[in-house]
Amino acid sequence: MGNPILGEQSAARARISPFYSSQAWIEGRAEDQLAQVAAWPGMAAVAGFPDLHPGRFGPVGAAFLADRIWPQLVGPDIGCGMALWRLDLPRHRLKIDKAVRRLAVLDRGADPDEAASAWAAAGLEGVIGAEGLGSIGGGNHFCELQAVEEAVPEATTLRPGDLCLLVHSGSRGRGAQIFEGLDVSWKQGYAADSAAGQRYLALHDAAMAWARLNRALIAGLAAEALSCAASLICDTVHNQVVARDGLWLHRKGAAGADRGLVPLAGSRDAPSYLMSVTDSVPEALGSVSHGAGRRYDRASMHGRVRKTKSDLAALTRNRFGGRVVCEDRDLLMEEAGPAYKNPEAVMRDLSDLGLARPIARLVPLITFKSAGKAIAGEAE
Ligand SMILES: Nc1nc2c(ncn2[C@@H]2O[C@H](COP(=O)(O)O)[C@@H](O)[C@H]2O)c(=O)[nH]1
Ligand SMILES: [Mn+2]
Repeated sequence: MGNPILGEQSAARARISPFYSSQAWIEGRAEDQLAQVAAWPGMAAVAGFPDLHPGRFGPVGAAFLADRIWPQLVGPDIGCGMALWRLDLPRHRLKIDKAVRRLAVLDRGADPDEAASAWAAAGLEGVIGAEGLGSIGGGNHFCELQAVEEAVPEATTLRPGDLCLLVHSGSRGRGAQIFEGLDVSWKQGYAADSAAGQRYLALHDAAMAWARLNRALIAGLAAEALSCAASLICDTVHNQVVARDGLWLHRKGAAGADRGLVPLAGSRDAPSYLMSVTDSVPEALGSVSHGAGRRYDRASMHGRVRKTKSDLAALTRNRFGGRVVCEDRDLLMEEAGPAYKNPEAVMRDLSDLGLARPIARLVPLITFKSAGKAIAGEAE
């Protein structure tokens, strides 16, 4: 399938459990990748979710249980996640244009001294550095102001009209550096008790902490800019490896289903959901979708989007009367709403298959993207 990174195949293939309906938009290439990874040595089980799409090192929107650690199944953006925060700002007090101007502070990122002391408090400064903490990054990372449109009163304290922040970011250049600096034996997978495996796990855990702090600093900056307080609803990671049942569970673009709540990001032009999730379906490997998933790759979006000045200006508005702040023309096209699958269809599949139920539906009011370019591999 033309992916030089994919490892050697073994005779046996692990069980693959697809969690999507026959109507789901799933590329054949993504299913080929799923099958190929299922045949890697030591692979015990594989699950694919309705946001499944092809990735650089293997499919995205999937979970893999193996007897060893495969760093390529976590990818370079170790610890990437979605954090949902509730703001104590009522919607009627929000002035979108003013908020857009105020959120421009996100482009500068967190104060380096404050970021360094927050990182020092985490006790991991000797493992990886604090530089870059509190910045969104490129690619499909974002800080989005959302309004709750619908909520299930018995399941959440969120109410229609509440404002939230959804922050999607990861370990930025740190994760990419860790990935590039790995001992070459990673291509065959690491035994967890090997020196290389132990070193990877230590760096992975530091990158996870870095990414989580990054999301918190971004939310703090945004809340300060909007003169309100933010309280965390949930922060779920979707690129990680964790121990499970004596084996190693890799999540690539899949969130953990063991913490009760998970955001399902839609797109800048579609709703997102807060889901109540359950780890009661063993074949799902304690995992669930975290987004709608890519429908069209970045390169092909350039051919799908018209490029007149007014077409590009239209891409900075969404159908909910909201705004997209993105100075990078390429990113504006590559991340346009049609680049992603329909989140309602993804949500329906997860619900029908007993993995999650929607408890709130949120629409984007301001999607703030970095003006900068992605670090290679950062946003997969
Ligand atoms: N609410 C928004 N969701 C978005 C936006 N851009 C992308 N997305 C969704 O996020 C996930 C991220 O996927 P990952 O594999 O890179 O972690 C993606 O599947 C989209 O559904 C946005 O601007 N706003
Ligand atoms: Mn991500």
